[in-house]
Amino acid sequence: TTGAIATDPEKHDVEYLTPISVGTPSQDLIVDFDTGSSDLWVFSTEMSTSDIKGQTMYDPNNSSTSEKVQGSTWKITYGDGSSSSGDVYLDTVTIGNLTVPNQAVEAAKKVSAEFTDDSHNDGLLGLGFSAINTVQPTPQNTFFDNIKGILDAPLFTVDLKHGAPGSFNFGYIDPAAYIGNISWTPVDSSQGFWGFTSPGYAVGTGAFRNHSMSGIADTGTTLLLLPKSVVSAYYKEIQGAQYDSDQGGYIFPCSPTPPDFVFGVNNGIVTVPGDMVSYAPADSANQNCFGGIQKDTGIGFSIFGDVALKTSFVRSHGSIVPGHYADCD
Ligand SMILES: C[C@H](Cc1ccc(C(C)(C)C)cc1)[C@H](NN)c1nnnn1Cc1ccc2c(c1)OCO2
Repeated sequence: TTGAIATDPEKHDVEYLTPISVGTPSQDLIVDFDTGSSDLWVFSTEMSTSDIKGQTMYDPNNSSTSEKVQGSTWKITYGDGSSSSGDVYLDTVTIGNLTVPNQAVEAAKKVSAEFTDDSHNDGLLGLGFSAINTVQPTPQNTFFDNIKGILDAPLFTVDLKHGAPGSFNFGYIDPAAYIGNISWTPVDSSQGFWGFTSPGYAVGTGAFRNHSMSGIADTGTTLLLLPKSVVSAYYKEIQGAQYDSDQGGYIFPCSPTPPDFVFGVNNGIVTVPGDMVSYAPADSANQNCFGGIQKDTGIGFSIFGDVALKTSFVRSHGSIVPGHYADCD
C-alpha cells in the first residue's frame, strides 16, 4: 500500500495545512503535519468556546467508532511557548487513501492563544518518533508508526513548496518528484526527532565552510534556525542587515536579493535561494524584510524548518526515510 496527500501553505508559508478525516461518519479536519512532534491532537467539542475562533472541532460523541481511552490525558508545550492539553480517544483516521482504524486521537480541552488565533488550523499531526508522544500513562503511536507495517516501504517523503501545494507521500519515493541523486544521511532519533548533522555551509557562491550543525528536519517550524556563528556569518554578507531585538531576529533591506544559503546533507548540498531567505516584510517604512534564517539560541540544536525543506524539496524534493535522511540535488 502507498498513499499521498496534498499540503497547502498558509500566507508567507508560515505553516502547511493538510486534510485528514476522523471518525464515522467522517469528520474532515485540516491540520499541521509536524515531523518535529509526535502527538495527533485536534480541536474538539470538549473545549470552551472562548478558545475557538473558526476552527473545526472533532466531536467524539458524533462518531460511532470513537472509544475513550479511560484515564488517559495528554499535555504538550512546544518550543515556541505554545501549548495544548486534553483527553484521548481511539478512532478511525484517514489520510488520503490510508486508514488507521484505531488511531489515538488526542481531543483538546485547552489550547494556548497561539492556536486559538490560528483560525485555519484544527490541530497537529505528529510525524516524529512515538517515544516522545505525551499521552499518559501510556504513550500512543503516531499515524506513521501505525500505518508503517502495511506500507510497501517503511518511509514517508516530504515535498513542501514555496507558495504552492506540496505533498506528503507514504510508502514510496516518487521518481518524478526529484532530479539527480538522493543523498542519504543517518538519522539520530535518540531525542524522538528526525535528527541529522550537516557538515557545513556556504554563503552565496563562497567556499564551503566545514562546520558541523546538528539539528532536526522539522516541517512544523517555519524558519531555518542555525548556530548564531553561522547566522551572523551569513548576514555579514548583506549590506544593511541587522539584528532587531524588537522583532527578535535579523532584518535586512528586501532588495537587492540576498545571497543564497547552502548547507550540506552528507555528501550532497541543499541551496536556499536568496529570494526565499526573505521570509516576510519586516516594516513597510524602509522596505526591510525579516530573515528566514535565524539563530537557534536556547534550543540546544538547530532546526531545519520549512525554509530549509521547501527550497531543497521544491528544487529537488527529498524524503525522510527511517534510518536515513534523504535529500537530493
Ligand atoms: C513550534 C513548532 C510546533 C508548533 C507549530 C505551530 C504552532 C502554531 C499553529 C501556534 C503557530 C505552534 C507550535 C515545532 N514543531 N516541531 C516545535 N515544537 N516544539 N519545538 N518545536 C521547534 C521549535 C523549538 C523552539 C523554538 C521554535 C521552534 O521557534 C522558536 O523557538
